[in-house]
Amino acid sequence: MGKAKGSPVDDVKPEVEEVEKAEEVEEQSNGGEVAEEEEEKDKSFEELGLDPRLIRALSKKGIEKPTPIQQTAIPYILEGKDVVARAKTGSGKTLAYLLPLLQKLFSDSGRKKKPAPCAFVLVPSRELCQQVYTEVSWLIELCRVQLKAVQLTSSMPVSDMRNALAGLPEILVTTPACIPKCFADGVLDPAAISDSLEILVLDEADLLLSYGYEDNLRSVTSIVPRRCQCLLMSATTSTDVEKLKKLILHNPVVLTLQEGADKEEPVPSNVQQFWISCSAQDKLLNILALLKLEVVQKKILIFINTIDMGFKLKLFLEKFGIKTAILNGELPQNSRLHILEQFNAGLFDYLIATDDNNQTKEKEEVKGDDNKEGKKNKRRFKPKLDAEFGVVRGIDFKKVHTVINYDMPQSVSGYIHRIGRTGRAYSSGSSVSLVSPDEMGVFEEIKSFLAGEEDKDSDIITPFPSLTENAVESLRYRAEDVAKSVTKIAIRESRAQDLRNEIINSEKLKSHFEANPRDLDLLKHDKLLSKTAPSPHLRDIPEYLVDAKTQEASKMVKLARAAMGGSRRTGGAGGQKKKRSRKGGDPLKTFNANGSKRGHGGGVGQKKDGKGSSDGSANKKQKTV
Ligand SMILES: Nc1ncnc2c1ncn2[C@@H]1O[C@H](COP(=O)(O)OP(=O)(O)OP(=O)(O)O)[C@@H](O)[C@H]1O
Repeated sequence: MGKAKGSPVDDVKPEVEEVEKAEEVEEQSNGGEVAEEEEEKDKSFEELGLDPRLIRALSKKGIEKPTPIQQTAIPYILEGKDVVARAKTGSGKTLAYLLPLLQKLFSDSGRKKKPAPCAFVLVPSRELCQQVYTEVSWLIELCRVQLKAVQLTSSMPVSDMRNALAGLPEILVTTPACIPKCFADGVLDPAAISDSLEILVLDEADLLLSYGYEDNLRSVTSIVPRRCQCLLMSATTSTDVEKLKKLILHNPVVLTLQEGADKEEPVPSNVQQFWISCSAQDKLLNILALLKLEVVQKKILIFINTIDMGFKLKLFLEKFGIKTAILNGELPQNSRLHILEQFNAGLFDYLIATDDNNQTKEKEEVKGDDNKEGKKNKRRFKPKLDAEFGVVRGIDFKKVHTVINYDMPQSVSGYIHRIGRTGRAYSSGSSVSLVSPDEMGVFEEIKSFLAGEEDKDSDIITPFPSLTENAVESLRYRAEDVAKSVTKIAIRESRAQDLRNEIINSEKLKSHFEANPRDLDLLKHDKLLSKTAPSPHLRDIPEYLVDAKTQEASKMVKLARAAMGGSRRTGGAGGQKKKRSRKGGDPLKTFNANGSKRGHGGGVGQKKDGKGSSDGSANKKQKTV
């Protein structure tokens, strides 16, 4: 969500650098419309023609100014155009379509209800379904209009689906897989949809096909009436987006948000990207050093590629008194939502997440195929991964300061989506990738993609500066000793236990969420966090073991944290010093932080003078839009 009123973001002074405008129509598609170049001036929500009720609602949520993609897309959508909008992660695409969508429905509110929803928002995962539903619900509530939104997912019992649709909602948020299921169960009537449907949104369009929804989407498109306005939102370009564009849209306006003067920057440049070279075996040691010596800023999202690795890491870190929670596609949906909400609410600082389902499934299968132990595990747990699970893509994790790639993602787009979980809204963040020799291939691919064709030598992902080899080595003995104690059996048991607990919880959570959708306090996920006290020699690392440079870096991170009011504060995020001044920094707006060369002795997540800069509070050079 946006900042509260009077947040540091509102105080920052305009910087000399110009905000790059969202570039107007990039290309003409199938005879699509070409927009006129507009003069480069930031527009307010009023100037975009938004209804005052929406503007008031946004203001109550502390959202005062439209982001570039919102400035560009909203007028076209209000005009009734089909739109393809591509803008980087965290740039505010959800409101870019929800605001005009709601405004269009405002004029119908109060009229006779239609037999089927007139707006469909299709997203690739349940997590996103929940997120978009929450967003649209608060807007409706704050605008006090007679509109109703519901969310449906494939796992819902038919009776629940019927109940949800009984109130004749105008807006349906769902996944593509759910719609054919609704047809088959007689919950939705294709003919009624053809009559009612006015707006169809495909959110995270770059992922819809990769999640295997092509057939589902075809069955939806066959009933989409010609008059229906179609919107396609995406963070990256891909052949899938092109395919969808041809499948569903009519002469769309294609908007590409280009923030750099001449090249696209898929990762917000207010995210500092680092890497550490280490062997696969030394990854545990390195992540221990990062977390235990506190040289990276909390909250921290750690990505691993397999569920077992997640549990191994969790058990390993627990022995050092570092408590983590786990999020993966094996957990029941209610538990996942609860963990996400708790993490977003700041109830814990470290979350270990697997990538989206496809990747995890592949890995688990590969592992099971050539590993008897793996096969045994699979039989025992029968892990059923949720086909609609998607942690990485599009989920708006709140105030994540650091993303750690414990395992490297398998593709460039995987990397972009992972890193996009930090540096969202007006915050800044950093990422640290642990790269083993086996992963150098994909790492090089990512680096050259980020650097772009003309700028191959530019160093976008730089060596992590705040951890010396000595500091890492000082922990080696302890790390190796503890790693040995985290056996396959311990991992298997922990995973099975976790799953059992969550299945039991899930039922309680279900009724709880129904009764109190916003209440987070019924069930704490304490069981995810071990109650076994770590032994003191592992919990407390003696100061003499850590060299002066790393100690200094850690001190800086703590100072920055204190300046932000600690991680549990609901206010600012960030606290990073920018690596270099660049146009097109913030995904929501361009800003130019006051950054000199980073890294000498200072920890990641603070200014060189030691004063923390919380997402703009100390960063007086941030540009206001
Ligand atoms: N105009 C605005 N001002 C301040 N905050 C905003 C504004 N618009 C959106 N936000 C906030 O920015 C965050 C990111 O928005 P959103 O999730 O829509 O990004 P996105 O572009 O869809 O990212 P992704 O591609 O990862 O899904 C959200 O917390 C949202 O509430």
